[in-house]
Amino acid sequence: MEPQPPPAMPADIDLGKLQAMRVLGKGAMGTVFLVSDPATPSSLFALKVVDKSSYATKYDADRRARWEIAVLSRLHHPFLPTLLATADTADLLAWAVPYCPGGDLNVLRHRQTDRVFSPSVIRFYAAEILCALHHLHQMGIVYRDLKPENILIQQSGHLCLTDFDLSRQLSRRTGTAATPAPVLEASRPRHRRNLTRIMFALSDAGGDLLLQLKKVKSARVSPVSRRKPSFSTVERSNSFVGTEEYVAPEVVRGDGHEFAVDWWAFGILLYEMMYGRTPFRGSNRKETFRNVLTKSPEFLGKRTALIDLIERLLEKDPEKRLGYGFGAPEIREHEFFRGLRWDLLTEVSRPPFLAPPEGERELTEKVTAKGGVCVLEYFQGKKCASVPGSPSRSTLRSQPSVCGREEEEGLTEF
Ligand SMILES: Nc1ncnc2c1ncn2[C@@H]1O[C@H](COP(=O)(O)OP(=O)(O)OP(=O)(O)O)[C@@H](O)[C@H]1O
Repeated sequence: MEPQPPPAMPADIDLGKLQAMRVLGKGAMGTVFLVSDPATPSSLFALKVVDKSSYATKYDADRRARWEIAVLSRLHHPFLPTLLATADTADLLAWAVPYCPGGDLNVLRHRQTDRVFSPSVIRFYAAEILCALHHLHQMGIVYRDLKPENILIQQSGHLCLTDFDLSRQLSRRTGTAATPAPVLEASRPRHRRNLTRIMFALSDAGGDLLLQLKKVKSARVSPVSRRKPSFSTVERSNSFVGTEEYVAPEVVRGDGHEFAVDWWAFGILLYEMMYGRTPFRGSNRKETFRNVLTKSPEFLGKRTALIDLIERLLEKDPEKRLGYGFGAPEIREHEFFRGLRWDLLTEVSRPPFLAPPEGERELTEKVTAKGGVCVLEYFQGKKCASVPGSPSRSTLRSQPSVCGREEEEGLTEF
């Protein structure tokens, strides 16, 4: 599939007048805001803001943020974000990417019956993720942080990977990880603007964004708790090598970070979408890592093409893992994807789930008794979510009849 050109920021947008509408999410590194341009209210963007002063020491946020910007600036693909603008002040580093209103795949899965996706939905999402990873690998970038929380749903219902601060540029020849000095200023697309004015404009105009940033910080939303939807008891720990349940055996062993670590994580993701849990989770990091190294994944039910694919991706020896030799094209050939029209993937106009239009959602942010930020989300007048600090845990309009419709429309052949 040919990557589509990036969506250009509207020519008449005045970045100096962007308004922060609400907090979309909070990670280890920064806070992501939903921002709009009052001149064109329909254009909404996600603005990730990293406060250099608070996080620099603990997370080396400045370096990681610059790396993420450098990676984003090179991405041009329908299932990957496009860098729209950057800002770099003494205290803050910020960048804008297109807004994904559908929340993430983890939240969406928890909203399904039995918290699992059907094989046809898994096939659709797996195909899009495979395309995104293929594009990254072709650029020599290993993603290293594949997990449902980093897979966002665009307005169109198609997917978009996010969070590239753990990604690395690989030398194709040796496969060894190398982190070249990130280039923040180089090769900016024509439409990219400098957001420095926003920061100053906002602080001049009462510090709307800065005020929100302060409020979020004081809420002490931890990177782990933000991962936890209010309706789930599942928590994941992030470490320097990625999220523990998704870490490949060769990374646990300290053997290296080849492209195959993404194919391992792809296998874990498919397993989680199918069974509603990851295969190697233990009661602590040590046990999880031991399971990753020694345990075989358990497969319930009858043998299917999906199970075969997962098993071949969860091969502990990276050199025997599906995708090791020839990358995504090798995985695309697997029986699970047989009949899939890869060239028409972006043309699917009714993907499995669609986000409700922005206007139909109401979000109210309130400060809790303990001083945290809680977001109440209403959909068509009914309260549907109450999430600590992260309104991105949004309700999705699910279209459970997708399999029927797919067959009706011949989309299983897309
Ligand atoms: N384009 C977007 N549209 C909507 N929500 C977004 C977007 N980008 C990020 N978010 C939300 O913000 C959250 C934090 O973003 P992100 O994962 O990039 O931050 P981070 O600080 O790098 O996190 P981590 O702790 O994993 O490193 C995401 O989980 C998601 O909920």
